Amino acid sequence: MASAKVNIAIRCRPFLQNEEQDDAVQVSAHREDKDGEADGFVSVVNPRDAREKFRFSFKSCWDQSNTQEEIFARDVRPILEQVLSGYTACIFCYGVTSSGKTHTMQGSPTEPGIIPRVVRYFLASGWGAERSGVKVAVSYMEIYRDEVYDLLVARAEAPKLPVREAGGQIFVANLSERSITAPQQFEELFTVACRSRSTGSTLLNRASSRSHAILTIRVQLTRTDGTMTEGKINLVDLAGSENNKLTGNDPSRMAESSAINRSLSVLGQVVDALNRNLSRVPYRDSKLTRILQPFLGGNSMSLLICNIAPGAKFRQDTLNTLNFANRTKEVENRPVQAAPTKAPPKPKPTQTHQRRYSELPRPRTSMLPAPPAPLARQLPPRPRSSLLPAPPPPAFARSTSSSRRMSALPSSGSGSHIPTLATPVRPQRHASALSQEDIQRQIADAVQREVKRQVEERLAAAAEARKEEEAMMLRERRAWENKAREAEVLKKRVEELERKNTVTTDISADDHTVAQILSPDGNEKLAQALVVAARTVQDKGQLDKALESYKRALQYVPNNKKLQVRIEEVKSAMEEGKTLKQFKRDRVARATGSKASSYQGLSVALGKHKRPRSKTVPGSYDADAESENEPPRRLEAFRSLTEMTLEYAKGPPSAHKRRKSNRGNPFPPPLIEVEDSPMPIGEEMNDGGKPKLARSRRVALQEVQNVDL
Ligand SMILES: Nc1ncnc2c1ncn2[C@@H]1O[C@H](COP(=O)(O)OP(=O)(O)OP(=O)(O)O)[C@@H](O)[C@H]1O
Repeated sequence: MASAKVNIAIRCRPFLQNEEQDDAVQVSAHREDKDGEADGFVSVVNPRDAREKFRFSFKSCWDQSNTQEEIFARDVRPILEQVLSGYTACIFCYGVTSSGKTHTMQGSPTEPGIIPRVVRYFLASGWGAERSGVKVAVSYMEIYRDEVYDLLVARAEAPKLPVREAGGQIFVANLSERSITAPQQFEELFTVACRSRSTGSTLLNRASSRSHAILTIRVQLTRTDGTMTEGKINLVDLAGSENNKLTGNDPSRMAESSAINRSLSVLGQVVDALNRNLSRVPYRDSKLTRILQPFLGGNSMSLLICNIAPGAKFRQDTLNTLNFANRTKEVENRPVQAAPTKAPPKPKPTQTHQRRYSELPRPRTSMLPAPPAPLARQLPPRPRSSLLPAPPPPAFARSTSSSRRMSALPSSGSGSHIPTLATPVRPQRHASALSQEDIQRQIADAVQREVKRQVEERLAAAAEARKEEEAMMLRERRAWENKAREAEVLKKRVEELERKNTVTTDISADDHTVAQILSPDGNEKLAQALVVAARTVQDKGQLDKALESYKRALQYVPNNKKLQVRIEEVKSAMEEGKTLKQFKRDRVARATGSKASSYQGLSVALGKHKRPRSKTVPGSYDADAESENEPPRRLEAFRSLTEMTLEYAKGPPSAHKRRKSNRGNPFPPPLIEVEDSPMPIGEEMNDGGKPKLARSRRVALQEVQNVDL
């Protein structure tokens, strides 16, 4: 078959008893065929604008009134015919919690869902035109918190099962498989298995599935022409995505919930990667996607049933589900049909055998735990009773481990046989041919062999896990070593460039190159190192060297305003022949009208502190030079300081506020001219410096208020 896109069906459940009803989500299930295709759509009121509706069209839309039978007849049955002709298929139910996935997949005794219908359909499909028999076998697993468990094994004994890959096939190792001969037998088996499935109560669903459940049905159809086809179908009831606010989950439920949401998110990523034709599809990121790999972009056919719940309460989840459906409908599979093989010759039972065999009571295989297949396989051949021909071997005697392993695989087309649907209990008449002692010995041998096999298997699994872990560690170490090597090369290169540059004052082109090579983080670190170097020489009074280092640092962080200011300061200090400290002190004094810093300057201006005479900066206010009979000048200075202090006491304004407040302000904050970008003093400070400045100015304001003029 050529490529086939994943089929999508949308199903909206009815409102439940305690739910508030509204029209937020509406399904229009036309059921009109357009060119042989059904056409329907779902409309959802936009949560942000009630006048607007989102509309999603799909081939198959089912509303509250549609029955299980309708869905089965229209969407599921055609797939089953393909499975009988040798294809592998998968049907998933996807949706938010309590949207009706389990109802659709399992149903109830009065409204059976897809699973019981599929089993009945297969069991009944062996007889008709050109058909001469069918064999059906099932396996059932759940993925709970990203671990796989066999649901056909009592939960207390069910170990975590590994997912493996061999010959390009992915399978769950040691998953058991049971032959099914009658619907009643399956129902009993399935009821028991479902009880083992992890469910729990949430605010949204009293019996919420806490795991993804996958039922695999393998079916072999024999035809009258002596050929046989084998197909397989996976029926997947996914756990629902959950909004913990709505479900009211407790911590243990939350852990389950996060595992569920995580695996579903990987499922979404897989779909996205397939749609975008990415080279890496993250199938391996969760067990769910690993197991479902053949059904998403693989060699099988798939139907995704998206369950939605009505009403505004679930509207966002409904939109998410419909978006997922929209994306998934673009995913393409390439279904491969298994070629028919020759059916094995039927045993020719004698009359005696037939009579005796059919006389045996039919055990309830579904309720019995199956003996492990290899145990039966390895039993020595039964001694033939002298007159009787050998009866057909019991089911498990022919169930090979490979057939058990295939349970999670798409049909390989190899024609592997489903075991004869007979009883796992050995007929007594054969047992009676052996002495009690022989039986005991054989059982002991078989048990020993089985224990040995299991131990070997576990050891092999542990060795494989160890190997994987080692490989991962090796990969990590190599990655780390590579990084270290790269860093070393880069460091050497930088050192080399540094060496070259120390003799020049101009910024060489190499600095720009280094800045381009380094990451932003690396640039910052290098700049910091250069600033530290600059400070060291600056403290020694070597301003020219400091300037050179600062300039080079700026190449790595060209937008750093503090550094730009610092360079200008150093340049100015050099021009004025001062140390940087002196220059800064004088600048503040110039800006505040005093030689001292704002607070000290103010105190001095008010005559509170005596300060040694110093050189007067032309144009600045010199408190010492002031005489007692110059009150107007002192008053003028005081007013100016008060205004300025009031302005600063507000704290450093934001750039926006500052721009706004400076409009028409007669006392704008002092500006330091840095090339084209004038910057107020507060700007050059770091965040810790600004509050300190504001505090000191607030103190200054108090001083001003206490002045007795
Ligand atoms: N089509 C339907 N008709 C009638 N009742 C329905 C339908 N679909 C779902 N329900 C009811 O809604 C409730 C929730 O359904 P169900 O348990 O199937 O949800 P779910 O999606 O499997 O939830 P979770 O993910 O939590 O397991 C059940 O009581 C079920 O009987």
